[in-house]
Amino acid sequence: MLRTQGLTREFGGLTAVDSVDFELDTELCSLIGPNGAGKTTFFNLLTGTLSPTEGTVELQRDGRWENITDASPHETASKGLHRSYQVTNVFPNSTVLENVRVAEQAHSDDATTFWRNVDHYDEFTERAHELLDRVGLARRAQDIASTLSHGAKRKLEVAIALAGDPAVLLLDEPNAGVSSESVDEIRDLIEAVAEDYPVLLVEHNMDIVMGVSDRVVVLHQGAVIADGPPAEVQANPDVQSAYLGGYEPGSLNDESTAAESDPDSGEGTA
Ligand SMILES: Nc1ncnc2c1ncn2[C@@H]1O[C@H](COP(=O)(O)OP(=O)(O)OP(=O)(O)O)[C@@H](O)[C@H]1O
Repeated sequence: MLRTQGLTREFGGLTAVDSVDFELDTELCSLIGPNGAGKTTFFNLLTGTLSPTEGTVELQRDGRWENITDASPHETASKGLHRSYQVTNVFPNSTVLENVRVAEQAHSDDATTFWRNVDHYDEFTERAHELLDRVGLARRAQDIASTLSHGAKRKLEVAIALAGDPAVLLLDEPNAGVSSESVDEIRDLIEAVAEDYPVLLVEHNMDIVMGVSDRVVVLHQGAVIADGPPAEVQANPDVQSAYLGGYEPGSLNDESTAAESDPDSGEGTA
């Protein structure tokens, strides 16, 4: 689905991502590592936000591999690599429904033909409702996006990413800023979208990572130090000393999940 070979990014004398060979299959794979390990830089290299110093990024769609190393973020998205959160544009003054409908329309092959879009308006609207239902926001469809809680905004960002019919979904800290009460909803959402799309997840909440992932890849100082099923990675002594020292399932102490008040969005995920 997605693969990198020798992917490297240097900033001056610092190698932020160091010769990473990685391949994502039809699975939910989490990328973890301590602060500064290179996770965000790796995502930025995948999406074209940053250019690599060396190495390649390839995306598979309809059985065909395409080299997207030098593609812009817009190009990588149009080729099917969608990232929630950091590059998603939520229009704050539009309704929740309108945000998803516009994303549908932008993705449509007919996007350049205004009148045909008018013909398809009902179709886009219907599909937008389906996606909102899927992420647990059906009842918020007519609300203005800026009024959503952090947790509900994360859901909207995922719905917008799904509107692009992704080949691969990159989920970038979907729990950032989300209150502890909404963490289970976001976890359910991650699991729900992973049923239909290959997902690469960056997430600091280890209960979520260890609970939902098929596979966990650990970055340390830009390099992959472990790659395998959650239980195996969790037991890896190198990972314990580099990152997971002291982590026990259920002993959640991630600051991002308790950072802000996040009134319940009122719905679970589909
Ligand atoms: N634009 C930049 N210029 C110089 N150094 C950078 C730049 N972006 C990242 N770095 C450095 O590259 C390294 C990797 O950073 P990166 O943000 O990718 O790590 P991370 O694993 O995402 O960390 P966190 O979990 O804190 O988000 C860090 O040492 C960081 O200071």
